[in-house]
Amino acid sequence: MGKQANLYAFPDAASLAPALRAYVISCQDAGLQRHGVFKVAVSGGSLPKTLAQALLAPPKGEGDQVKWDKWEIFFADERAVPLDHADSNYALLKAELLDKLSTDTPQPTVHTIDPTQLGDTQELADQYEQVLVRSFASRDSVKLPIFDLLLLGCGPDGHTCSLFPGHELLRETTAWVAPIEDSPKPPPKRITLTLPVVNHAVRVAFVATGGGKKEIMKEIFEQGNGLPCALVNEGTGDRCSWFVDNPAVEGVSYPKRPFSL
Ligand SMILES: O=C1O[C@H](COP(=O)(O)O)[C@@H](O)[C@H](O)[C@H]1O
Repeated sequence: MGKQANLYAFPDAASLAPALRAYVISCQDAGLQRHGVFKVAVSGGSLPKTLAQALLAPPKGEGDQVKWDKWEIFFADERAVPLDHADSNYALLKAELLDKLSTDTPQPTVHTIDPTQLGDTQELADQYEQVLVRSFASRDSVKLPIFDLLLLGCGPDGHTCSLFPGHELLRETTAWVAPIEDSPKPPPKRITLTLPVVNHAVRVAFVATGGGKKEIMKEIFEQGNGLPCALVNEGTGDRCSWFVDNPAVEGVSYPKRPFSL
């Protein structure tokens, strides 16, 4: 059997946060070494809060620095709503994290969707794909963008990004960014990175917390069942790491590793 996803379990979100921070910083430093910037895509949902807990903590030394000005932040998925709407993943990240960076911190570059294109979800996706094309242009010969890190959530149905169980979007092979107009979780109109782009990232980290996730975690890690999160596990192997709390993996039969870089 090939290498498998790493599952790191912690008593609670507070003890998960320092490990997530160390992991993100190691991905950041590897990205900076490779090409001088850190290209990361983030999700909405419960992720930004935990991410903020991890990244806004005071640094513990020279090797523990978040180099915000070197970050290019993209969205793993986004809802087709204005950027200040309560459903916007950008608005959530801004409220939880970006607005809390001190004003003397050099700011990251944040790539939002184009809010003038909300009426046409295909156009919204195409324009966001062009944002990626421009950003990854120096690696023009590649057929897919290679993110340094994707920070993903896992919905209670096993969805990740806006890739939902059984949806035809899971069969997308050419687009980098795709529209979805029938998301089973509201709001229905969204855009999402496609599965080939997700699976092509250098590293993928999932964050899942709370007992509400334990049934789906059992299914993802024990059966797979073609669930989107399981497809990412299968597509990325040990490039994929899960940061979870104990309630989220109670009763899950899968080896949990002590966290180390
Ligand atoms: O709709 C979405 O849900 C997923 C999972 O959210 P969570 O609250 O269960 O963590 C999220 O990752 C995605 O970005 C979002 O659009």
